[in-house]
Amino acid sequence: MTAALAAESVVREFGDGDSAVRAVNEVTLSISPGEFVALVGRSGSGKTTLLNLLAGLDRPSSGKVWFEGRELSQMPERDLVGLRRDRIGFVFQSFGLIPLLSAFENVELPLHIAGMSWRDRRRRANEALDLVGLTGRSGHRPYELSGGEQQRVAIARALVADPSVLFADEPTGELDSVTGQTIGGIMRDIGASRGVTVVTATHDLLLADMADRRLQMADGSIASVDGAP
Ligand SMILES: Nc1ncnc2c1ncn2[C@@H]1O[C@H](COP(=O)(O)OP(=O)(O)OP(=O)(O)O)[C@@H](O)[C@H]1O
Repeated sequence: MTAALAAESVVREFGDGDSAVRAVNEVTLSISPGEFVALVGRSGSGKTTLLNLLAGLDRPSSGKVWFEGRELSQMPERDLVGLRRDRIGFVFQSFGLIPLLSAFENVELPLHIAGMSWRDRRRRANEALDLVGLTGRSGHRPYELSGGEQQRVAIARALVADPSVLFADEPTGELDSVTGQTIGGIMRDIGASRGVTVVTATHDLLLADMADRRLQMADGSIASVDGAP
């Protein structure tokens, strides 16, 4: 079976000379389709940098990254943009919703940009909002929603184009622990029911505990792995 994501001897350095920082250091990994993986580790250990490399948002200094069997490091930027639009969903700590748009409008925006018809947009946005349990809140703007509800809108937006991989960078970082667990549960359940691979970088041990596998990072490397592949 082709891995959803794979990396071989991936290195990412920032700067050069004396000020060079090796944020990711010789990482090799393989993540199966539908797996839920958490990158954990201290601040500065390289979680976000690795997440960005796996998502094709950044390119390695050396080494290779594969997304569903396609090698990303040599892929032209135009193809990477298409891949990110069609195959990948992103969720961030700060939700990233557009304040003037309702929850529904935030969720259907990526489909609008992709040129989908209004009928299909409406159906898919409503389905995505149902999936995260926000059916009754679709007309609300972000400031009328709690932090947890805003993150649910962000998850619905990330899933509306039916991606195969969801990347979440500190998705519970601005939430209390109970709300964080609800969000973690939604990510896990949606991943399992729709076969979406989920990769999250997190300091939240409760969220990490929900993952199938935890990759513990230290100084840019994977120091240990906990959980079955
Ligand atoms: N664009 C950049 N330019 C220079 N150094 C960078 C850049 N991005 C990250 N770094 C450095 O790379 C290292 C790893 O950073 P990264 O953000 O990946 O860690 P992290 O584990 O996600 O940290 P946190 O948990 O605080 O978000 C850090 O030393 C950081 O300062």
